[in-house]
Amino acid sequence: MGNHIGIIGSGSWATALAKILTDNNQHIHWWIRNEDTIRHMQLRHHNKHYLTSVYFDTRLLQLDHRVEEVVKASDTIILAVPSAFLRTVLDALPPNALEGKKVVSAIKGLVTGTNQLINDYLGELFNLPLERYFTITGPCHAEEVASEKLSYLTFSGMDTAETEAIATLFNNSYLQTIVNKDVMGVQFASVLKNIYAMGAGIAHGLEYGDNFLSVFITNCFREMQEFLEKYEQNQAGAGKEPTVHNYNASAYLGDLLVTCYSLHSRNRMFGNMIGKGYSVKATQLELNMVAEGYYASRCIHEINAEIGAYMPIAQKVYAILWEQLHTEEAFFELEKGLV
Ligand SMILES: NC(=O)c1ccc[n+]([C@@H]2O[C@H](COP(=O)([O-])OP(=O)(O)OC[C@H]3O[C@@H](n4cnc5c(N)ncnc54)[C@H](O)[C@@H]3O)[C@@H](O)[C@H]2O)c1
Ligand SMILES: O=P(O)(O)OC[C@H](O)CO
Repeated sequence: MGNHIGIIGSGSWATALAKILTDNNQHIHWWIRNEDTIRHMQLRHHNKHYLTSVYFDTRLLQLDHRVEEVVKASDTIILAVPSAFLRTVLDALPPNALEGKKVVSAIKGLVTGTNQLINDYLGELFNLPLERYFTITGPCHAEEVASEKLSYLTFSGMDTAETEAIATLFNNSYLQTIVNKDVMGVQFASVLKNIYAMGAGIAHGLEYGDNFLSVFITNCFREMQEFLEKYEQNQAGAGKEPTVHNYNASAYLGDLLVTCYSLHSRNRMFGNMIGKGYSVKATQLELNMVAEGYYASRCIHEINAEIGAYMPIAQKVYAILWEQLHTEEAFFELEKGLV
């Protein structure tokens, strides 16, 4: 029996994942919000808004603007919308919509409003068991997938054989896959690195140099670990077993580095504009793409109010973005505490 794969979303990442899968000759059901984008794709064979250089064999695509139809037709559903839109998109589905299906989250964010991990939200709303939930993380910019530059993605899931079966669908000459069981840890690593890339962008906008940036990122890496350890201590208190995290793996350190350094990074671009003195509103309008770190900084700020990890950098990024803290003063204070 063939795979019935559905992709939810039509931004850069959804388009990159659709390219990988169709390059591997997989048929996909693809939810695209805008009917005009669907018509364009059918006629001109590419997404007119994102990764426009990527052309598709449209015989492999089943396009639909009705999310419930795409979910119904698929047994493996890949979520690739920005976290801020996830609830609006999935709220249209009945509570049994994911019964018997596997869900793969490619989202690097938490559910806004509730600060939940995507699996916790899907468990609560659709009764999706953790065994049927998987994640795609790791350092990977959609733009480099578009130009077929060698990239590595990490697939995480509780069952190694099932996770490997999903990862295999993506393996090809320009895409290598890594598999682990660290579902919770890699999700938080993806969320946190977006906040730190915002910070790296702000530093760049404020004209700090490479020397400062390397120290800054080293401290971000330490904060990431401190957060996860505190989070797990909190969970252990609630009866959950702590997991071992391989912090030196590419889903942790690699993604932190690429997002802080790459000129493709939307989070870094966003931060850079803030550092140069643009307001959050002006930056959002100018960028016209989603920088997850903006929402993540608030989610993590709220979670950390409960768990109390020492994370001055994430705290300052939050205060700059959400409480109008003066960027230069915030970074001047940060300078003194870096190790
Ligand atoms: N772009 C990358 O290189 C990359 C890589 C790995 C992971 N991710 C993650 O993938 C997720 C999606 O990001 P992206 O890069 O595709 O975003 P994007 O900025 O490229 O696209 C934004 C998407 O949001 C959709 N959208 C806009 N308003 C909407 C609304 N009101 N309701 C529903 N959808 C709406 C747009 O149609 C578009 O599909 C994020 O969590 C991101 O962190 C992105
Ligand atoms: O462009 P960004 O900043 O959203 O980052 C994209 C990917 O997460 C990099 O791994």
